[in-house]
Amino acid sequence: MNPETEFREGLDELAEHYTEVLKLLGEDPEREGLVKTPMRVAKAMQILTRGYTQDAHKVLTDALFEEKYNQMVIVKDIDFFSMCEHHMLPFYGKVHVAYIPNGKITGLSKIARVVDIYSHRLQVQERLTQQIKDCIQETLNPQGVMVVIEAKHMCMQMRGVEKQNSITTTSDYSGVFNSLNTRQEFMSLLRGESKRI
Ligand SMILES: Nc1nc2c(ncn2[C@@H]2O[C@H](COP(=O)(O)OP(=O)(O)OP(=O)(O)O)[C@@H](O)[C@H]2O)c(=O)[nH]1
Ligand SMILES: [Zn+2]
Repeated sequence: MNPETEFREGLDELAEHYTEVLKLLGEDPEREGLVKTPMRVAKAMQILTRGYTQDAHKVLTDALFEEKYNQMVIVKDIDFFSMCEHHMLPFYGKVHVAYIPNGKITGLSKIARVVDIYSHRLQVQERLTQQIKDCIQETLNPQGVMVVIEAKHMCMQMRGVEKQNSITTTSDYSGVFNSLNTRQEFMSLLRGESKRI
């Protein structure tokens, strides 16, 4: 695929704005190292927000398979990067997803693709967690789904309160995960040693 075709309308205008941003930050946008920077940043920002043009529900509905498996499916340690909507700085970490099917399963990679779509938007961690959970619940109609996200926020590391090591954990769940036992099964499988494989 030609990477140039991935970019959306408004790219040139976005780059022009970044030229102004560089000036306002006290830089000289004409100097050699910065000449291409506005367009580079515009492209980077379009990539980091590409999720606005992608349909996470469709990703799952296009890959549904009937299967009589009735136990927990866990996809853990899905790496993600997103940007907080308050400062437009990255937050990043891992997403863990569990669901118990109800006649239908989906391709495992599709769960990671859903994470990718919602994380490539301006987010707060809580909403990201909820949107992933809702998308899986609404498309697969499983017996239940649970999503846990562990993340570090650069707006808390590089500026503001400047805490380098704090990790924020969020979770959301539906259906059978309302039962403490089911949540505990997920959490204990999450803590299991996956480094062995
Ligand atoms: N709940 C939640 N808060 C977030 C997330 N990402 C960033 N924040 C917080 O959003 C808040 C915005 O608060 P404000 O007081 O409006 O902004 P601020 O003055 O820049 O805040 P400080 O970061 O404390 O300097 C901060 O407390 C951030 O830590 C997130 O994903 N979820
Ligand atoms: Zn922030």
